[in-house]
Amino acid sequence: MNAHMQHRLSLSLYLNYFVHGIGLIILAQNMQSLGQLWHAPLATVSYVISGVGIGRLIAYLLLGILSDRYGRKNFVFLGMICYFVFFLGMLGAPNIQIAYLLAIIAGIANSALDSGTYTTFVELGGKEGASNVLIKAFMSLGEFVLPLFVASLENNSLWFGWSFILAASVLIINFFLLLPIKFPKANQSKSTMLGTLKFLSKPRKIIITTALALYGYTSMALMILFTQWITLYASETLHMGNVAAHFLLSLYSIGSISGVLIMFWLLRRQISELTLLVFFNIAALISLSIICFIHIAWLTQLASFVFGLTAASGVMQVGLNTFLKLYPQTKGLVTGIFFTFGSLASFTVPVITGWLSKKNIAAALEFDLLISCASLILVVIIRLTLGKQKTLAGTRRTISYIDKLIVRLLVRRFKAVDTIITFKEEINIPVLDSKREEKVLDNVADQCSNQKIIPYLQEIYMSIMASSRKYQENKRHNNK
Ligand SMILES: O=C(O)C(=O)C[C@]1(C(=O)O)C=C[C@@H](O)C=C1
Repeated sequence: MNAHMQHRLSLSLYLNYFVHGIGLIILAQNMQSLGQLWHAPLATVSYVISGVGIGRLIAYLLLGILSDRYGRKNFVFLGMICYFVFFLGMLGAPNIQIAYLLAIIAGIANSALDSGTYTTFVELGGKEGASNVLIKAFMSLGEFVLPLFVASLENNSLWFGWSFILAASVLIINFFLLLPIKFPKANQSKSTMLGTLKFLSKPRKIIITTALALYGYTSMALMILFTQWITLYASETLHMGNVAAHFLLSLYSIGSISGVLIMFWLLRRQISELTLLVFFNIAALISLSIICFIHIAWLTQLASFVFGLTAASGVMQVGLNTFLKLYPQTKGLVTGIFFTFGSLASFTVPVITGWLSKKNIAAALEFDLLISCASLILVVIIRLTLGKQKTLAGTRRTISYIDKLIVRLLVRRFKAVDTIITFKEEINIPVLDSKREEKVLDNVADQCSNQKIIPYLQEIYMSIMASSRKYQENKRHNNK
């Protein structure tokens, strides 16, 4: 696949996630208009929204497995078609039952897109980790643009349905853009962690796999809980005004988009994914603690921004990347498992926190602290169990660093040889000293802890000493 096609493919895949970002909140953003359309109260519209979660839950695993078998492209298209049906169908849904079915289809759309896209980015190779994180940026962009669009429709007394038509139109255009493009071969194992799994014992494998799946839950729960409760928490517990309370969520969103860009930048610099996960999760925990325990308005604002920057920076996608690299042969299945846990979070968090909020709203938000701690513990476990990730580029960085040290030492060695040559000139003895060279080679053998590489090291030393002799001869010659 040439670079131009690869770019086109990436762009179309991202465009889908812009639409998906819109899909995520379009029902919530139009609850009143939809209620009127279906002659139903708000509570019923809210119940329809839960259908999206059901759709995800039933579809993720199945579609993931199928995408390993039948190719990623089919599932990207399935996702686009399902979303298209959802957007247009919602405007014509005659009753709540059909609307609920359409919501389930939106959930299926989400699962199909994910099982076709995250896998494809890994299979495209290159800086795949960074690409998957950028998906989050396009989602956030959709979530950012839609409320503005809905508000401007409202302000101009235009039909609310235009936002649904907008999303459907982007899908049609993207459908034709994507149609001629070939996808990379599924489940090729390029850019995996070289043999990491082979070196892992069975218990370690089980620990990492469990921790990664659970991280699918906690990383999702961390974000959902915050976005659900922060506004109410700010107005009821912190006694902020209405605008200030809503503003916290905007700060979180701006933080999120900035965070994704920072994460993208760091990943392209080949910084270890797991190290980043640990640091981002520490920062998320600190900022959440500030929001929960230090009630100073500007600090709460700053902390909301930082929380978005860290908890919603694509850490979930980074977790999935690690998971995918561990199981390169079944990427679709892995994506399905990871996001099934994510869907469980979007299901259970509203229930648990709804119950907690009966006591007080602060208790609901404090539950996020617990989730944040769990997330941090999980990424630390993954980091420690997996050790340092081995990648081709990373290993080459290590070699470059070692070479830097070796060159420094060789410079010192040649300086010592400089001194030797002055002695040899004074007492007039030849450059070659075979006895000494034998001794040097013996020393090398004594100091080398790995028997197998002794002959290779001795060969290197013979070459070093040959150069050393040449250097001395030249120097002698020049001094004459
Ligand atoms: O020890 C010496 O006499 C040196 O000149 C240094 C050195 C070396 O590079 O180690 C180089 C040439 C000799 O044949 C033996 C050793």
